[in-house]
Amino acid sequence: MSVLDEIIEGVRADLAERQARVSLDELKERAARAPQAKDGAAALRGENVGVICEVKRSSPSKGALAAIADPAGLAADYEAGGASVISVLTEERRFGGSLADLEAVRARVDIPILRKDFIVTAYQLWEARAYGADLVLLIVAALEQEALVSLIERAESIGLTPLVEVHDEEEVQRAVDAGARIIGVNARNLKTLEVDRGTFARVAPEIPDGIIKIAESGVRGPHDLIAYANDGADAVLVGESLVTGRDPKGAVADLVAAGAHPALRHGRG
Ligand SMILES: O=C(O)c1ccccc1NCC(=O)[C@H](O)[C@H](O)COP(=O)(O)O
Repeated sequence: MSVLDEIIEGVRADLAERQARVSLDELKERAARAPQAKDGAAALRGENVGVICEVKRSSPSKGALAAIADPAGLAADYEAGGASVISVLTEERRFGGSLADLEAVRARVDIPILRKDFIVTAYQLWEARAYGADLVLLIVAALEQEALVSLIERAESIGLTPLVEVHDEEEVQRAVDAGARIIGVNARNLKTLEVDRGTFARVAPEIPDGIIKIAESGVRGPHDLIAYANDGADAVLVGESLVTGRDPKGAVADLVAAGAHPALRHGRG
């Protein structure tokens, strides 16, 4: 069984418990009371290279990264540093996240929030909206094509912006066929968990113009953002280097300043 299969097995077990506790109707009522969803695509389509900053306690590849007692405080630091979007990992078993983190972050920041999880059912989309997310991650490798199409449509119909994650050229084609408007290329191989920063340069040329391109994983500082931007990234998604550093707000500000460099505007389509 691959790491992704193992993660999804746990996600499905936790999901079944939540579904037994909270009905879909209750979730929908809660979603109706949530603040209106913010435009996730607009936040990532700016002139500058955007920075999506992640609240990430632990990971299958590295184990414990940071305790993050106050996820909302960390998110507020990211926002103050100039982040475009906050990514909140809500998967519990391997990443130490929760919907409570999402709710706390929503109460504190005004910029769009991505629910980063392993979404396999529409119920999780309603959870995302009910707890204040504006964007959701949909991982092509985790979904049959029919499910991918249906989750993209359902997400959009309830006001969520899907960020569709791919790892290779074949998955780009599936994402495009399914109607993705934002595609994230993850440099982390989900079988080996190795990060190969060259993945974006190989895969991104297959993404048609007009689709927002996100480079995910492996950003250690401004030099990696610049390299991804030169290969066509409209934004980068950063977790580990921010949560393990001493000054998350300063680190985000450095990335944002690099992403605002006028020279990068010429390198992006
Ligand atoms: O981070 C992992 O080990 C991991 C393993 C299996 C599936 C997903 C995983 N990470 C999720 C992410 O995509 C990253 O958290 C995100 O791109 C940020 O990456 P990084 O800056 O390298 O922490």
